[in-house]
Amino acid sequence: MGPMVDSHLAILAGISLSFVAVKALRWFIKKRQNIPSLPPGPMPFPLLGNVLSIDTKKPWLTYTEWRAVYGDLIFVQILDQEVVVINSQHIAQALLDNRSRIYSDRPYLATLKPYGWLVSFAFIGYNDEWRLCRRLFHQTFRPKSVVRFRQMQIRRARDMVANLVSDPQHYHSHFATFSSSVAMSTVYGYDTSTRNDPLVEIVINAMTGLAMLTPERAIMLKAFPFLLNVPDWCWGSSIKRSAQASSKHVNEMVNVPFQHAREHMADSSQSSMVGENLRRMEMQDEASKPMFETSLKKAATTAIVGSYETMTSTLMAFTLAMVLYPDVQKRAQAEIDSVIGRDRLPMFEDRASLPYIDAILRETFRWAPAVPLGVPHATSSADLYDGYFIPKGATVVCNTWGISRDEKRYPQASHFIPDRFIDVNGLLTDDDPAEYIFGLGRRICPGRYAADTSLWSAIATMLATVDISSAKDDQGKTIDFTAKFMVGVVRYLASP
Ligand code: HEM
Repeated sequence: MGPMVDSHLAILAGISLSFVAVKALRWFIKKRQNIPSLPPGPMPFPLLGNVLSIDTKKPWLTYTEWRAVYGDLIFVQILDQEVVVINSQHIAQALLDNRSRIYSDRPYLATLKPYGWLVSFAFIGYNDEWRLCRRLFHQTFRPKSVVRFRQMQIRRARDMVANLVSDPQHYHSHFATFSSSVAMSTVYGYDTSTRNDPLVEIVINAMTGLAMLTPERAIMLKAFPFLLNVPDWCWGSSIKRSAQASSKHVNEMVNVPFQHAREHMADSSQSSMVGENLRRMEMQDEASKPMFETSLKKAATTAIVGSYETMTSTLMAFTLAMVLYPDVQKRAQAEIDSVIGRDRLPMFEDRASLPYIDAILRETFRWAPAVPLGVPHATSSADLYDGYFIPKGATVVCNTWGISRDEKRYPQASHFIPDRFIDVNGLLTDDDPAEYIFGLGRRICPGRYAADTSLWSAIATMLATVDISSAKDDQGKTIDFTAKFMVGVVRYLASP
């Protein structure tokens, strides 16, 4: 045993020494070439980098803590990946917005292709295919276009409240139904049934696969790509099997609703992204149709995937806030009562007269940002910012959580205080978290206008019609609960 341990130690020592030597050499070359230093950050360990110091489930917490030590721009090494973390809106704007030519790529993730997720243009590189998908998406979801969805959003919000009243226990499911029904309608012109809709089931099945895109799996597949080819009986074949299952579900999500929209194009009175573009496609020459159709499918799928968890998570956070802060709820209801009365329900025309409802929406965005680290960007060339060197191919992460919990900007940041967005005249302030919770630059969430109006209609309709409070036991006593959040790309409150 002795010599074997010795040889392992010798190998480890050798690897560590070569790592230090490579680092020292790179540092020396940079010095010689007068290349400026990387942004500050914690000292990396050989091979592992900083991975052991990061809360891998909630990395935004670690990055937020590190801000106090290293500042608003941090360099982190995660295994062989160079990661630049942005901890302030100012730097996010300076890099992701103002230098978007450099900061609009996405990092390579070894799980995307085998798990079927390259169908989402949110994950693909900054290339011509992305441009076409994004253009198709934008035509339907730009501010002027989303106005036509308003009546449908209000209708869906009222359906959701009807579900909440008849079956309050399953509020998570009603929020999910609301989110997917709005998306299915805008994208495919498809009217979902209020419960157990077959197309929504297909989306839910595919979304389970999205949760499998964990960093651990990506690292395993990057290091051992042969795991995708091992026989079923072999150790490690679970990755291959989960990838096959995920691809199958994603394929269904891409094709089944699309086919439905194609078949019902003629009889659908609703305008939708797929319907309109299929009509446009009929006028195109045969050669360009296949590429157009593939991009349209990707744009459609990404809209469904992009809305489902983010919207549901935001509605869950709003509900939690109303339970924990009953005074906020009462004040919002009083605003609705005084502006609209009790004879009718809120409409978009009332929005400007209901600033406190908008302040609640802003505070929900800030208090519980659905995507706490955004979706990572990547640099397509090296850059120099504020004297620091940002390497080509670095992953760039905007720590939305850190920005939204900055005590200097938001005193008592962990508390839900909508008043922070209301000025002395009772009007909304200039600070709108929508300017950072949807990401920045050319990859900024293109569904943000639809998200804003969907969420407003849901929140305003709920506040006008129901009281949100903790569940009670048979004796009418409040049942204690601890809010638990599930984490992944999207952070969301676990349903009971
Ligand atoms: C509260 C709701 C939502 C939040 C918090 C949210 C947040 C985000 C974030 C942070 C990104 C990454 C931006 C970046 O890379 O800088 C993103 C991308 C995206 N979102 Fe949203 N989103 C929401 C709702 C929606 C909705 C309703 C849709 C569709 C109608 C949508 C469609 C997309 C798409 C297509 C992308 C990919 C953009 C690209 O890579 O070019 N999102 N979203």
